[in-house]
Amino acid sequence: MTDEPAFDLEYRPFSLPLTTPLETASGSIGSRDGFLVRITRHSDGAVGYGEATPLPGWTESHENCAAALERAQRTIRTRNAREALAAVDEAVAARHGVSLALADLEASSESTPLYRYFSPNSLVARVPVNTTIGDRSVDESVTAARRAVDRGFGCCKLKVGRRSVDEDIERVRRVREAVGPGVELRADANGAWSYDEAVSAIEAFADIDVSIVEQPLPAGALEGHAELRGNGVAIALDEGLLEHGVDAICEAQAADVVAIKPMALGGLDIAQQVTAWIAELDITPLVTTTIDGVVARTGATHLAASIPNLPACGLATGELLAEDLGRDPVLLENGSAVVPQAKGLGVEGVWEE
Ligand SMILES: O=C(O)CCC(=O)c1ccccc1C(=O)O
Ligand SMILES: [Mg+2]
Repeated sequence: MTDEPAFDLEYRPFSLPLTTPLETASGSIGSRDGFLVRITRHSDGAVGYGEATPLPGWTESHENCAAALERAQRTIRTRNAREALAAVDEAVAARHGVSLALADLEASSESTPLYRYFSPNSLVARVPVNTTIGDRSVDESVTAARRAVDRGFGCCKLKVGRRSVDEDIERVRRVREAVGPGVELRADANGAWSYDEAVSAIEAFADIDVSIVEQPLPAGALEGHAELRGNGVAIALDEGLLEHGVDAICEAQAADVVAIKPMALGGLDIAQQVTAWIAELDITPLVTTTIDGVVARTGATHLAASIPNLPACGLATGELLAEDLGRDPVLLENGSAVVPQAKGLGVEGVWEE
């Protein structure tokens, strides 16, 4: 006798334009195109939501994501949830979508907020977040930083690396002058610099009190990043994590900080394991989105809430979108994301809208 399949999985495409394209050293992000995932349990009609939002260079392509979701759908309809997760294979964004929908469903049926499903018995009200400022002109960067600080942000992350190092130093200096000494400033070069450029940038950034520089060198460079450490600005790897994994980074002593992107790692469950391992190795994790819709963003916020003592995280990216999948359950207040305490993700009405 064969067991009746326990779940159904549906998915639909979406396209979310940004209000202004996010300019980075590795390209411009103008819209986020992905799939909303809904998993339904036949026995009681319980549902969970997930989001698969591929980003070229970070995940599988849009096309491969759709193909992986198709395989997951076929597998969950004929087999079971575990095999459906396996059927997405290497497609990290698709795996993110399927695993998030399952986790939302499970946590909701247990009447537990998602972060407590990952970290039972914890109670977390808020997680600190940074604002994300694209690589634009000095004036635009200063205006964006001022506006964020006026709205309560205590940390601004500036994208850098599209112009000369001297111009970036000047730009970051002008932002520092505008926001004053009390605001944390970070820079993210998305792998744009040569070693010598990174050395000059870091020397000046130390002076301007930039706390972290993310991915100054290309993803392949581990030794170079190791050598950049200890000069007054913490070195964070982001692309480098996907390229090398935690153990190689630790072995090469290549990072003070590692950025965790659940969409690029294949889901919150995997991101949780990676984060726990990073923290165990005395590297500081921070959680960031890939500029996702409200479902994935809220998932990343729950992940951040499940990890103690995180620095400001790159979760305030909903502000960059001109449209979203539904109402945002995560309020931003005084530089922190207020963690939803409703069951599951706490995202409502996304399938209907
Ligand atoms: O960390 C943040 O502030 C937001 C996320 C972010 O910067 C980002 C968004 C999409 C793709 C890459 C990156 C990145 O951190 O490099
Ligand atoms: Mg980065």
